[in-house]
Amino acid sequence: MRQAVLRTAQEHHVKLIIAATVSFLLTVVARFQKKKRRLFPGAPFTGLDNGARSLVEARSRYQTHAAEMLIEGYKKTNGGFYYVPGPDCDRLMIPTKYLHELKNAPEDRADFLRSFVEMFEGEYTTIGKRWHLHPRVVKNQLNPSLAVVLPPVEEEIQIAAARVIPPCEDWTPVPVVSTLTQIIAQASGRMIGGTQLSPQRLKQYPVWARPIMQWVIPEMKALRHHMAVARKFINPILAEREQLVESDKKPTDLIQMLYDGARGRDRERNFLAYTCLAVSFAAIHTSASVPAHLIYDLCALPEYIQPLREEIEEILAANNGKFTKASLSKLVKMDSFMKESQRFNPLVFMTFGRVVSKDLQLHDGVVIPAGNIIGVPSHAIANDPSVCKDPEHFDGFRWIMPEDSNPDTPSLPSFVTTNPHNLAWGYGKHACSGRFFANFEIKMVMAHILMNYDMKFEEGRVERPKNISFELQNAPDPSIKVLLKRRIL
Ligand code: HEM
Repeated sequence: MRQAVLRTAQEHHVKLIIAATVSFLLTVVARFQKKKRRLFPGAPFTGLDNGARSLVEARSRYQTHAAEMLIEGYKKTNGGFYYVPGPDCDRLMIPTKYLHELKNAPEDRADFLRSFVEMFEGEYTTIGKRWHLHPRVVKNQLNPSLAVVLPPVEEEIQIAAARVIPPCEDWTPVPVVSTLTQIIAQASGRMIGGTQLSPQRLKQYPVWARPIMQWVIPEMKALRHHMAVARKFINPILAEREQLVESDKKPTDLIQMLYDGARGRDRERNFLAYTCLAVSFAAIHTSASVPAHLIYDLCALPEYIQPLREEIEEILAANNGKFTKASLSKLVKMDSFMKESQRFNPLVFMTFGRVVSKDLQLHDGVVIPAGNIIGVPSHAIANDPSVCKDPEHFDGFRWIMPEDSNPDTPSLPSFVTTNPHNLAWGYGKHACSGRFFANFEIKMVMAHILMNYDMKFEEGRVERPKNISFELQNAPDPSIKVLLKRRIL
């Protein structure tokens, strides 16, 4: 018996060594190919500190200083072409004047999903792999159904908040990020079902070690567990939906929309369960981070609390105390505050990531060589003084259209606007299709919190907590608690 166990352990070690050797060799080949990649002529590398830092140092600095490096390159090139070096690849930033022609470039030239796979370690996490059904269904089925989808989501927000926020009879410390993540997860679950994925731990290992570490690190084990759980819960629901016929009253939820929108192999239950998980990944931590940022902003700038509350009261009073898609759209102060907060606290510092698969010739003859990963420095652009006056200053209501503006005044961007200067959601055919749902969901969560609780930082804190960033991703500090106290209405 002991011998059999030893033999199994030895076999396991041999397999790991073979896997390590193969992945090491593959990485060497990949690196060699990378070296052969043709660079865009004349585009400087950012983050080299005028030659004081080597390219290798700059690549590793990217993990913690990507935002700074992107802003530096944007300023130095005046919004031109430049490379931001990273440990896995050097990304080519492109000027916004090319976005219009690139936004609908065919996938076989500018591949969106390949850039996603690369960013989220999709080879191991599966993020970005076979991701074709849900972007289409969110855009074509979920978005037109929001008026029906939102009221149950509002109800779920209230149930979730009652479950996760303590009674707060007196000032009570509440962990902001985890509380909001639970509320958003439950509210989004009303729309889809699902749980979360986390690739970050894997990124901390060198590329050659990832094929092995995927089997070792707890987050990846949790990911495989989430997939199994998703299948366990969603497959029986799908089995029921398969029995529904056209004449039956079909539920207005994402599972149904995915099932109806799927063709051929995409109708397989396991694939649909996986797709629900993909939507959870796209929808939960992303949307939960926004109200967390907003609460940190409100505690740091409490003068915004009263005007936001008054606006919510007015809208609710005119709608029997309930929100609708139309009434939520009237929360213009909240919308502007959210947009301003996002300008300082984006989810990612770069969007419009694409892998250029074939040489791409642009209207002025400029050619982006195949093999480059391109993107736009969305955060640097949002903070460019020619895009946003006095960008250092947080002005929560700067995005509200003045009441006396005449019809010819160009309208200001709203939270969900995408255009070449407002790129937090990406741009073009792959811009976030869930942003309309996220926008309404976040407004309902914020309205619930603002109407029911007073808030302030814990004793001793006056400044807003600094964000935590890793490579291109940026998140609110999850260790912070704020004090909440139930309002007596
Ligand atoms: C505040 C919350 C959210 C933020 C900040 C956000 C941000 C983004 C960004 C930056 C992209 C990539 C665009 C690019 O780089 O070009 C994206 C894509 C996407 N997002 Fe969101 N997202 C949020 C919420 C959601 C929600 C709630 C859903 C689903 C209901 C969703 C579904 C998607 C999908 C399906 C894509 C891929 C679109 C495509 O491939 O065509 N997102 N999102």
